[in-house]
Amino acid sequence: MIKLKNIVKTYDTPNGSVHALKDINLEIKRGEIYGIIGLSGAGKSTLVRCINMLERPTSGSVIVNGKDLTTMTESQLREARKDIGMIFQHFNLLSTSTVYDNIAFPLKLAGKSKEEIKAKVEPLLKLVGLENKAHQYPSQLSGGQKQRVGIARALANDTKVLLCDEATSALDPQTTKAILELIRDINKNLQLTVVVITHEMQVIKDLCDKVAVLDHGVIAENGTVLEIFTNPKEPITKEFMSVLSSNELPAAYRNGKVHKEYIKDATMLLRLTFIGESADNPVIAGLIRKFPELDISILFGDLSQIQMVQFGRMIIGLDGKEDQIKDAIKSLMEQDLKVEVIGYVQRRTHATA
Ligand SMILES: Nc1ncnc2c1ncn2[C@@H]1O[C@H](COP(=O)(O)OP(=O)(O)OP(=O)(O)O)[C@@H](O)[C@H]1O
Repeated sequence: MIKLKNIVKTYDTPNGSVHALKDINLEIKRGEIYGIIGLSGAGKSTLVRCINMLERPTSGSVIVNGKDLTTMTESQLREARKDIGMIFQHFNLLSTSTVYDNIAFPLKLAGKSKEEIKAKVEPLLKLVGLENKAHQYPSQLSGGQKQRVGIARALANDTKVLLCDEATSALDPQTTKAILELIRDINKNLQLTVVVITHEMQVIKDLCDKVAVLDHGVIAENGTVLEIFTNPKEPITKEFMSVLSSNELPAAYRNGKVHKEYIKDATMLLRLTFIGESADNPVIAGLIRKFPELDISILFGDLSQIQMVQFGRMIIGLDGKEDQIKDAIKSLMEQDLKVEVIGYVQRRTHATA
């Protein structure tokens, strides 16, 4: 559905050239929800704006629905852009127009009649759950309702691709969840291809099928969300993952120096990742039975689903003799789960607030 081939975008500024995108290659299939995650300045907005040619790439081609947008004239581009809707962090609604007129706006631009507009806008209002708000103005709506208007407007031209540029970054967690659910439903029901730009791994986890990690204008790694979450390879990806799990450890273990080598009276921390059926295995019970002299404590546990596959994460602490700890790790590694040694941490008995 979307093919980005060798996309380069360089901005020439008075202070020199900024290489925002350096040879990006990406393929997004029809009906996929594809996340692009990166830190501030990584090039996310530039990349998403290249997909609808709000930014013209310096070189490379952008192919959407089989058509190369980079070779089009302005009028061909205006036509092709009808297939591509976009929603924004700050909604970008017309403040002096009602909800109805905001959604009708792209249809008016396309020269549709009043009747045609009504036939489109009314079902869209229903789709986003705003039937009762048609005659209100954006200032009378909550953030989540404003984004619903943004979504309905983006879909008005029978859009095939929806671009979401930090679409939930201005919303509270509960509203974010509802908007992500709405996008998922629309994706399923309308077979819409969705590109999601975000700096939050949680959004990727809750919404996307695939993800590309953008770092300084290049794709550091990409794959299915399950692959990337269960086996992140690049340091930047691991950094994003650690933000998700930064509060995993109890306070007494946080901020302590992590030693790679055994130290006496310290706790060995292990991160265990269970995927699929292995999430149901009584791994810890087995470990306690096998190593009764070890002190085994569960410091963090979380079970969720990614793309309908069970995904469990756990941090355990092992206290005991070095050779027994090593045997326990070996025994865990022989099982159907991923074992990551965090290191030895001295528990802070007098944790400060
Ligand atoms: N119009 C522009 N002129 C000059 N430089 C630009 C322009 N737009 C973006 N840049 C630069 O290109 C790089 C990528 O910016 P971009 O906005 O795409 O990143 P981003 O990942 O979306 O960041 P953020 O999350 O902060 O918006 C940055 O160094 C930015 O300063």
